[in-house]
Formats: sequence, structure tokens, C-alpha cells
Amino acid sequence: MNKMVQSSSNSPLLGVNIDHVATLRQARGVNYPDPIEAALLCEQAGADGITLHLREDRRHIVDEDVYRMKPLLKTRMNLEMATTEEMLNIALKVKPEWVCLVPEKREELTTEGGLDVASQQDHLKEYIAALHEAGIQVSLFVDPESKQIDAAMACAADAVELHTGQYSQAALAEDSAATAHELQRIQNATAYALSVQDTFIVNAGHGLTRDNVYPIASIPGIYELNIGHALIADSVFMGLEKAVHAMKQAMQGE
Ligand SMILES: CC(=O)[C@@H](O)[C@H](O)COP(=O)(O)O
Ligand SMILES: NCC(=O)COP(=O)(O)O
Repeated sequence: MNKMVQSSSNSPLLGVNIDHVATLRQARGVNYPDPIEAALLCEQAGADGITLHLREDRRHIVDEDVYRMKPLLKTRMNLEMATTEEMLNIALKVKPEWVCLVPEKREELTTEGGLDVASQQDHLKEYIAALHEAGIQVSLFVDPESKQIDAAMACAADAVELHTGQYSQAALAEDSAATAHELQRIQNATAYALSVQDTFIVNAGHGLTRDNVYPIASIPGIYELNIGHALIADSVFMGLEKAVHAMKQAMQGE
């Protein structure tokens, strides 16, 4: 996707991550709640895209979800995955509009850091080229560091998604100095990427909530935010449609 798809307001687009609906399903080993039903509801409520992470251990999203969801989405699918041969084969079959390459550790509670693009450029160049050949655009989930952005561009990635986990944790801990520091890193990384290549897409996400999203959504040039855990948590109390609306409002400072 190019930057032709724009938010109707000045705030970034909202990609909703529906992994956490599948987490609830897997906790019981039953067939509900259905992440596909959730994805379609989020789209109806104004989500600009749907993100899902097919983890190697299949702890939430499973292969069938990805295959079933793709033809039903009206916006676009952003498939997060590790840089393995198995995942490449799945992506080439499913053909999501976007793939976001993320680091994975089996035992982690959630994605702990960004992909170290700089240390594996040869592998990533080939991997990204294979996805491009299938018409899939590629984003790399990276820490907000110029070294990783340079490497992502050198690998011909179309976008980066800046990992906002450290910012979110600092905000949650109400550590205002650390929050300001992490925000500055994300602002600097965004400005850096766009100064090198103004057509490059800079997304951000991880751990964002209605309480901490506005400073990130206000960064000039940020294209899309991917938000899951906090939005699905909100939906327990307010319903999924209202939770999508409320997140969009929070992104605009309302
Ligand atoms: C890469 C990323 O930030 C998301 O995929 C997030 O990791 C989803 O939640 P889990 O970490 O619980 O899979
Ligand atoms: N890539 C980040 C994402 O998709 C959502 O992360 P979270 O809001 O579930 O932490």
C-alpha cells in the first residue's frame, strides 16, 4: 500500500490487532470467540486495517484463522510473522496486503524487542524480495534506532513499525522522565526515517492504550498505529465497536 490511503483526520490510521481475541479462545480450547468475527466488527467500526500475528507456537492465532480471514477482510491484512521458511510459505499462499516481520522468542510473554535488521541484512533482503515478488508489501518491526531504519531501507522494506513497548511500559509505570525519553526516541526515529526517504512509511505500535496513545499519534508523519491488547481489553467493558471508536478519539486527543 502506498500513502494514498490517508486518515480522514490528521491522526494516523488505526490497525486493530485481533490476536487477543484468539488468546481467549485458545485458553478454553473451544471455537469462540472468533477472531474473524472480531476483525469484521472492527472494520465496520472504522478500523483501517487488521493485524494478526501467527506465532510459531500458535499460542493465539492459528493457520486456519489466517486463511479464513483473508478473503473476508474489506480493509487489508497485516500479517505479523517471524522470518522463517515456514512463515514465508504461508504468506506466499495467503498473500496478505502487508507482512510485518517481527522477532520471536518462544518463551516471551509478548514481543520483547525489535528485529535486529542490521545484523541480518543479507537474509532479510532475500526474504523481502520473495514477498515483494508475490505482491506483498513488507514492514519491519524495529526499535526506534536510526541504525535499524537505515538497515530496513537497505533491505528494500516498504515500512518500519517502531516498537512502542518501552514507551508504553514507562507510561504505565507513570515514570514521566522515562516516558518523555522514550517518546523522544520515537519522534527522532520517525523524523530521521522521513528525512532520509519522505515516501517511506513509518508505523508504530505495541502496548498503546487510550491513555498513552495521543503523544504517539501526534508525531508528524506517523502513518498507522497497530493496537490490540488495550483495545480488546476496553471491549470487555464497552463492546468492540465502542472500543474502536474510543481509540480513534483518543488518537485525536479527545
Ligand atoms: C509484534 C507485536 O507487537 C504484536 O504481535 C504483539 O506481540 C501481539 O501480542 P502477543 O505478543 O501477545 O502475541
Ligand atoms: N505490532 C503491535 C501490535 O500489533 C499491537 O500490539 P499490542 O497493542 O497488542 O501490544
